[in-house]
Amino acid sequence: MRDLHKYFGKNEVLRGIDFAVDPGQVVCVIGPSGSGKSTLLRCVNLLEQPTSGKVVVNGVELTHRDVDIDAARRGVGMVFQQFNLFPHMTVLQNVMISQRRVLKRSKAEAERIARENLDKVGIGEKCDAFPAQLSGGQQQRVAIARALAMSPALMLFDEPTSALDPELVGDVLTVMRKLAEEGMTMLVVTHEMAFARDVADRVVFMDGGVIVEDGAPEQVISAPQHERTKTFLRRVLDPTHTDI
Ligand SMILES: Nc1ncnc2c1ncn2[C@@H]1O[C@H](COP(=O)(O)OP(=O)(O)OP(=O)(O)O)[C@@H](O)[C@H]1O
Repeated sequence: MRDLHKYFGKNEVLRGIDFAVDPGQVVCVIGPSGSGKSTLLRCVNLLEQPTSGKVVVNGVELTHRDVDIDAARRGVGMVFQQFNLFPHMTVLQNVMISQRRVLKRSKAEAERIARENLDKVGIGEKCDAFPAQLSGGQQQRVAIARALAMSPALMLFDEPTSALDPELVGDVLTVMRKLAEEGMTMLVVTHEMAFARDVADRVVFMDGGVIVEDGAPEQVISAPQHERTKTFLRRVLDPTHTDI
């Protein structure tokens, strides 16, 4: 993205964001609440329309007025904090529906790809369950399988473990770690510092709608240069602070 600005009314939430994710890279975005992390992620697939600036995904400028947004979005999978599964559909149906409607895959092919991805996230035996019968961690893994089934070139994760009970966080992070190892390009907004430190190729620290620091995890997390990054990290790495 190039010189991206986003206003909500008079509130300038993104103030000139410049950054790129290379194919195969895992980039984690960290920062305090309200710093613009989710808005940044949502601008990547135009769930939010940037006020100005350019978003380029897979060589296609999504912000260009002649671009077919729906077609361009197909290459970008998104996983939300709140799973967003259809409650009245089984797990298998949830993972098949967009493949059928958007990609026009045959029923047999959509089912094969759904089962393959559900197996991959370790939940193949739950195909016939409804979301309410699953734990939050299992629901989130279904949401990941659903996004993967669309064969995306880029996966966006918006605080994928924030709504989970602590004991379920590890299962979801393990799946994400596996995807990273397989070479999936990933942009992840997270408060999970251990994940960012161990898995990310780059960590981006945002504050007040700007990128304050962008570099390798050992640089940004272990040896931050900016006072704002240091203050934030002191807070998140100290469990007695909860105001993030
Ligand atoms: N749809 C919206 N309409 C108006 N203001 C919004 C909207 N979405 C976000 N904002 C505002 O934009 C700012 C940045 O929000 P954003 O959700 O991007 O931050 P964040 O860093 O992801 O925070 P958190 O970690 O709490 O999710 C906040 O001040 C928020 O209130």
